[in-house]
Amino acid sequence: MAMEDPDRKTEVVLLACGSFNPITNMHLRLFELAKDYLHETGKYKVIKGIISPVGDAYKKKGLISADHRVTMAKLATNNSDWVEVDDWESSQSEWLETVKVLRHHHEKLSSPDPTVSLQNALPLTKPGRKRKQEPNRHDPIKKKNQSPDGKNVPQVKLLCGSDVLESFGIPNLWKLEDITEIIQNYGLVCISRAGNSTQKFIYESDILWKYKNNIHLVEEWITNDISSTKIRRALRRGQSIRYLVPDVVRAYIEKNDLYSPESEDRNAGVTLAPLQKNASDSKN
Ligand SMILES: Nc1ncnc2c1ncn2[C@@H]1O[C@H](COP(=O)(O)OP(=O)(O)OP(=O)(O)O)[C@@H](O)[C@H]1O
Ligand SMILES: NC(=O)c1ccc[n+]([C@@H]2O[C@H](COP(=O)(O)O)[C@@H](O)[C@H]2O)c1
Ligand SMILES: [Zn+2]
Repeated sequence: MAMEDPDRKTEVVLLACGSFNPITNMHLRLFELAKDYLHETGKYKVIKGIISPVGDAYKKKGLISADHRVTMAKLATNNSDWVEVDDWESSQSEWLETVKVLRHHHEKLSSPDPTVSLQNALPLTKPGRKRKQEPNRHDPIKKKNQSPDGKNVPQVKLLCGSDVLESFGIPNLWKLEDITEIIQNYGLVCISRAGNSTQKFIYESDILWKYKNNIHLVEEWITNDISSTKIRRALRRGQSIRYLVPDVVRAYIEKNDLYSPESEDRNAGVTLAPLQKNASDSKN
């Protein structure tokens, strides 16, 4: 079996969590940048990217319905052969901590259900592969990233921008135990600008410093300042968003008239779910 090959690369699934309100070309670029970076290390093989739009219960100001955000993300990734959209997170009735979304996807990939781990299982069962001819040479050694049936389970890594990493420092937004589990058990691939303060942020945090080997900082040399906030602003002002989001997304936004001054007022004055949750937790 291939898993004992010392040159075998660790398979990685990249999970991006966020509002995607709406998805932009920059969000799609994050995946390409992260994949190139991980492949250049020579140690990883990125087999899949997952976009997980946050549910409506997140209560971020201006957040339009998850149905529309998921549909737009699906339209945007229709022509990608490796990035897909998953609506499990957004179909939960409550807001979910990001670590729970990572756990869900890890469990899904570890599931013995062959339709779930198809991508992982296929090369091992293909007949006529060279490695299959020496079945006795290696005894299966159980590794921590193996599923109960002995298959190698890809690692799920959280893909984010440096703003998310730096938001770890905002009081009550993230639990320390969640940050620890994310970087210790999964790992982070963080896209940042050259010369920005992300390295310093890691240096100044004891917990991030401790697990810094599991934080991959990817420098974005071809900088791109598109953000969903700017897209919504342009739309409110009747300005063009062409070439900033995929054309199918632009058409969908226009057809459904998704962003307006009214939509921007959604959740105005409502506390963001994690802040609400963590503030009430710390009182108990
Ligand atoms: N220009 C960028 N560079 C690096 N990461 C980015 C960039 N834009 C978005 N991201 C990342 O994309 C993910 C999803 O972010 P999000 O949905 O908040 O999009 P956004 O464009 O930042 O939207 P908003 O302007 O509403 O905050 C996050 O991990 C965020 O850090
Ligand atoms: N404690 C947590 O797990 C926590 C806190 C804040 C945001 N998040 C997530 O980070 C992402 C941030 O998205 P936005 O940048 O659009 O707000 C969302 O997916 C959100 O669920 C998670
Ligand atoms: Zn953002």
